[in-house]
Amino acid sequence: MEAFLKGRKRKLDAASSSAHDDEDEEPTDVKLAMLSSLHPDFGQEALLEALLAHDGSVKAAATSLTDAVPGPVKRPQFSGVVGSQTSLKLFVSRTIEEPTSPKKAKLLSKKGATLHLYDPDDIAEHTPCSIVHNFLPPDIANDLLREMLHESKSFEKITFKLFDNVVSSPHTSTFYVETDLELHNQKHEYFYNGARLTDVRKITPQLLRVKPLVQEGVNKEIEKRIKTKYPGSQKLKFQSPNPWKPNAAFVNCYTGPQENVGYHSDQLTYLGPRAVIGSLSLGVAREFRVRRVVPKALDDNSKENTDAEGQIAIHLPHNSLLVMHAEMQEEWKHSVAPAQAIDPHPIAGSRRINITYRDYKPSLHPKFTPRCKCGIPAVLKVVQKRKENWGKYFWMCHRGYVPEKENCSFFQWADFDDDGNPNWDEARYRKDYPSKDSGA
Ligand SMILES: O=C(O)CCC(=O)C(=O)O
Ligand SMILES: [Fe+2]
Repeated sequence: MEAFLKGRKRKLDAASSSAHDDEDEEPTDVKLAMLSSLHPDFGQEALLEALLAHDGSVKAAATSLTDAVPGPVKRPQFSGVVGSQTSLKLFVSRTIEEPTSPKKAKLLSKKGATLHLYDPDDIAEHTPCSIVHNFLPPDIANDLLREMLHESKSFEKITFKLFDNVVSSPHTSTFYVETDLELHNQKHEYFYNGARLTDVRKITPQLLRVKPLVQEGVNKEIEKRIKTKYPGSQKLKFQSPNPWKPNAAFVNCYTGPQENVGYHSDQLTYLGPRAVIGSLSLGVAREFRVRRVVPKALDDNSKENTDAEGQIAIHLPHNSLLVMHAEMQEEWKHSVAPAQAIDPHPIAGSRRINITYRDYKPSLHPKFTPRCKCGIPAVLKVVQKRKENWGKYFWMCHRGYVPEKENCSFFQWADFDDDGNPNWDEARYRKDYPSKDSGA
């Protein structure tokens, strides 16, 4: 949902230029909308493939499509959403010195190619995610699915204006919080890229019932991840040492195979650095794609390394919990690809419900975070695509990401302690927020 609110990047002052990505940082949704307006005869899947094949360049993708005939897209490997386990032996090379060390496994997924993963061990090994299949007791999953299918009848697409066209998000969504106070705050204090959310709802009985199960499941996965995958079995720098405690849920509904969400990283503005997100899938199985963002040097003008490792597709069946771990949002992008076909679900028909439980940090409430010169809370970003300053956090004007709007060029490096608490002027704290680590 919030991903789609991102628009086009505008030029910023020189001081901040090394923090920012170049023009190919346009969100995939926007690129697809542009490409679609140039080639209306092609489906979303074909346009997406063309974009991927041309390193995200709208111009190159558009040129390549000029001579192409619209029709079913030739997929490099495994088409369709639902399939069987791909053997990783086809893709993985191990070093000769340590032939059995999984840590040394290196994917051979090539730029433009898609590696499909189904097995939880493979997913944990090769992506920043872990997955738990058949996560909820079946009745609880089905009750939640029924409730969300009912709710989703009144979900809406997010729309924004791009040049002379109104473009809408390729799926519907809404946002749930737990208390009346949070509901009020979300409507009147929080901003999402300069705009207020109009549809914020109070958490439903089934969402609330499932929350503690998701909380427990995600915390188990975090512990396992730290123990088995992180250097020295220590949490990452800037990752919170506190247990993950969700207090909000974004719910997306994808009706039919074409509804999707383009490549993006989730906004860290209210979640803070190294955020963990618990993502529950219900109904039709779809494909979740991830690709690592490969940083390049300022003086490197090659177009070659933006997607050097190709993309990995994770199969998300009904009742699966995907945990996006602390390394995900800063270093990877994710999407839900349009599908050529789907297997209808007995309860959901052609629909897929996705619930991302999120842990909003009180210390990043918009009453504390910096405001840009437009007077609106700034957005928190991380240097992702530049080797210079890679991994550094910064606050910037939300308008850098809103189509057609000039931004005020506000830029400020963000300062966090090792546990991800903001280190800003004590003056910024109000009386009602006694200490910077008072809660999560
Ligand atoms: O539908 C999904 O699995 C992912 C949705 C997503 O990425 C988002 O809401 O930010
Ligand atoms: Fe996302």
